[in-house]
Amino acid sequence: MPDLDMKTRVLDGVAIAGEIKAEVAREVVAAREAGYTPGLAVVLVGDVPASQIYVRSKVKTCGELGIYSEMHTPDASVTTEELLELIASLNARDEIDGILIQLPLPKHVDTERLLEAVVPEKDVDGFHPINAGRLLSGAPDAQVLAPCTPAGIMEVLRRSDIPVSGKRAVVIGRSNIVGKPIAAMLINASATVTVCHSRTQGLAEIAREADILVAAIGRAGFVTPEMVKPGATLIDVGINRLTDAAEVEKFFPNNEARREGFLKRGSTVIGDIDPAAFALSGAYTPVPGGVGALTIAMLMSNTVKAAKMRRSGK
Ligand SMILES: Nc1nc2c(c(=O)[nH]1)N[C@@H](CN(C=O)c1ccc(C(=O)N[C@@H](CCC(=O)O)C(=O)O)cc1)CN2
Repeated sequence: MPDLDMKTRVLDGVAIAGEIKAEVAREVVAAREAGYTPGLAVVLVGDVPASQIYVRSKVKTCGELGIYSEMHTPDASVTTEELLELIASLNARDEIDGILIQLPLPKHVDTERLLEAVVPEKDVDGFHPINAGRLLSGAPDAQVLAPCTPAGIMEVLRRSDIPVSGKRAVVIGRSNIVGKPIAAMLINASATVTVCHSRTQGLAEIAREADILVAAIGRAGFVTPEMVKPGATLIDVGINRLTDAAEVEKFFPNNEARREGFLKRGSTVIGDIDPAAFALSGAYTPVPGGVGALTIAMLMSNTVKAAKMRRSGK
């Protein structure tokens, strides 16, 4: 029987990101006192509007925290070879501690080759196979550059005192950016983890076993109330844009604020979890304002970590 008196906690990603950024700012002060300024190079290819927004936000946050940053914005027609030359030059510069290649890249660019061209010690996105391998092998946190969104999820759980050890976690989604790394992190934190995806049979039944359910499948409202164990922690990684008024009404019935926002902007954002499922949960990350907010904070944290690790030879 569900506990009808159970209170649902909203896990405020913006507040947690604020705490992390304040900690990073203090570390930057310490780095400067020690004689160096952590530096991030951001590579943005072409003119994808969402990527432009994310990159602008990354550069702005660097400025706020005292991290040096520079942007490289080759045209969408750039070749893989030209990008490899750019990465090689950034790899070689001492004042650059982190290199970030904003994804997605244009179709003609060889994304794998580029991600592997970043030297692992400057791979602040944690996408290089060496860093993925370190994460998988359970190397200590302080020695791993881990992908930012999953690292942010672990911070949300830790800072919200949500126990992970011994719990059942289900991850829906198997991307290299979120699904696989968050599964590895949850295993490293001693959870029992199941990874589901679009071909999983009996997904609802598996999801209902989860104490911690991570939805990262990229489908609006995919996780319905029937898939949720009452009291579970729901982590919503999806960012999907609804542009159809009927869909907005379906997912946000009688929600005046959503309706108004939708009419003003012509769209509204929803995660991979149907908001109706949140009421059943013990705690959940909202969209927007949940996990997404952590991505940039963890990038800042990784940049300072990379700067420290490189200088200490780790
Ligand atoms: N090189 C990388 N590319 C991409 C990454 C990444 O981590 N590294 N992740 C995403 C995009 N991304 C950062 O780059 C990112 C996504 C979402 C947010 C965020 O703050 N989301 C808000 C909602 C925003 C909205 O309303 O659209 C939230 O969830 O509250 C920040 C960064 C793909 N590419």
